[in-house]
This record gives sequence, C-alpha cells and structure tokens, in this order.
Amino acid sequence: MLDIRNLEKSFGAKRAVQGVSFTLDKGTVLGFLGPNGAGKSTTMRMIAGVLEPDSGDALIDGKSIVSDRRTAQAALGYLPEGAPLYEDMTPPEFLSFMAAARKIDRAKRKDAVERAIADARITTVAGQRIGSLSKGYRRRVGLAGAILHDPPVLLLDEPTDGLDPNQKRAVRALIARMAPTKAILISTHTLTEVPAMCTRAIIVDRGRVVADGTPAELTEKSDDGSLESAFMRLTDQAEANAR
Ligand SMILES: Nc1ncnc2c1ncn2[C@@H]1O[C@H](COP(=O)(O)OP(=O)(O)OP(=O)(O)O)[C@@H](O)[C@H]1O
Repeated sequence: MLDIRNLEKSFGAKRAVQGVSFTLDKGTVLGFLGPNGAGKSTTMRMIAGVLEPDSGDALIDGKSIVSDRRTAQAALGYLPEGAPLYEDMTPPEFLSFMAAARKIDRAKRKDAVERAIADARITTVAGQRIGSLSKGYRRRVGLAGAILHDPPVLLLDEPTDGLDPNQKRAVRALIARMAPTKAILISTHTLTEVPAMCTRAIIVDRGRVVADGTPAELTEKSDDGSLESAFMRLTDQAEANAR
C-alpha cells in the first residue's frame, strides 16, 4: 500500500533524509521513531506530497507522489504536526469545507462528514467552535479531516503529542479501530505507546533507517528489555549523553 523508495532531501548543506526506503502493508501500524531532527517530519512531508524530494519516490496504493501527485494524494490521509484548523468554524463546518477542497462528490459530502465525526468520536463537540475545544478534541478534529475521504493509507505526525492520558487513549483506540483496513504510519516520541499502538517500528537517525522490526524485536536489542534503551543504543543519544 505504501512503498517508499530511497527518498532523499537536503536543506542547503543539511542532509535531512539520506535514502529512506521501506514498505507498509494493509493492517500494519508502523511507528516512525527517531531523535529530534532525525528526518521523520521531512520524510512524512515528502510522502504526503507537500515537499518535493531531491530524489526517490513514494508509491501510495501504486501511485507515484512525484509523477502522479493528485491521484496519490487521494489515497492518503495526512495529519501534519500542528494541523491547521479554522478556529471560528464548528467541526462539521470545517469538515464540509475540507470535503469540498478534497473534491468529494457533493452528494457524498454529508455522509463523509458524518462518518468522520462518528469515527473520530467528536459528536459531542460538533456544535462548538474549534477554537474553544481542548487540545485532544482539536487533534481528533484534525484526525477526522485526515480520514474524511476514507483513504487506505494514513500518515499521522505525532497524533498524541500534548494530550493527556485519557485523550491519548482515545486517539490510540481510534487508530486501533482503523488499523485492520488501512496502512498507518505514525511518528511519535512516546516510546511507551509504541508496543500498545504499533505492530512494527522503524527507527531513523540522521536521515537513515537504523532499525526495522516488531516492538518485541527492537526491544531484544536493548540491555534491559526496554524500547527506550534499544532506542538509545540504536541512535546516538547514549553517546551524546555521555559526553
Ligand atoms: N524547511 C527546512 N529548512 C531547513 N532545514 C530544515 C527544514 N525542515 C527540516 N530541516 C532540518 O532537517 C532535519 C530533519 O528535520 P525533521 O523536522 O524532519 O526532523 P524530525 O525527526 O521530524 O524531528 P522532531 O522529532 O524534532 O520533530 C533537521 O536538522 C531540521 O533542522
């Protein structure tokens, strides 16, 4: 469903992404992990077609994000970090606006909005202005926007960032409900969430993939059986902290 082929991106002299490749199938929730500045968001932005790669490609449901961007994007739901929301609109108004921008058939828009509201569990706040919602509900409105067109592939950049434990659990439950029918790529810094949320994890460091496996396989690479120490070992953090 998602086939990432040797993506590269530099900003001036900074080589942010240096040949990232992996594939992702339906039913997989892939945790995309790495230290700050490892290249996670840059990779996701290239896959989403909002940043042009220097080289490489991402095939979304077989469509190239480089040569067939619009078709590829139609198969993709993207929740960027700090997703933009229109504060003065209610969630249904915002989602109707998104549905029009997504060119969902006029006759199907109402159903699509209602389904996304139900799936993201935001029915109870549907009458409120987005600007008045808590962080967790705003994140869920962003998620509703990403799943509005029921895409087979989802890219979620830190979907639980800044949420309290109850809201984190609600977002994790939403991801689990969608998981069987979609391929889902999630970047997160919260390593404790990974075994609960992801069936597989990739660790990137300085723009390269340094590990790829199930959470249990990655944990085996640690000294103390924790994903955190595996992460430290596989990235430069342990060395950096010791300096
Ligand atoms: N628009 C840009 N212009 C210049 N440098 C950039 C730009 N976007 C990203 N970078 C640099 O590219 C590198 C990778 O950044 P990126 O945001 O992809 O990392 P990340 O893994 O998502 O980090 P974080 O976990 O902190 O969100 C960093 O060194 C960053 O400073």
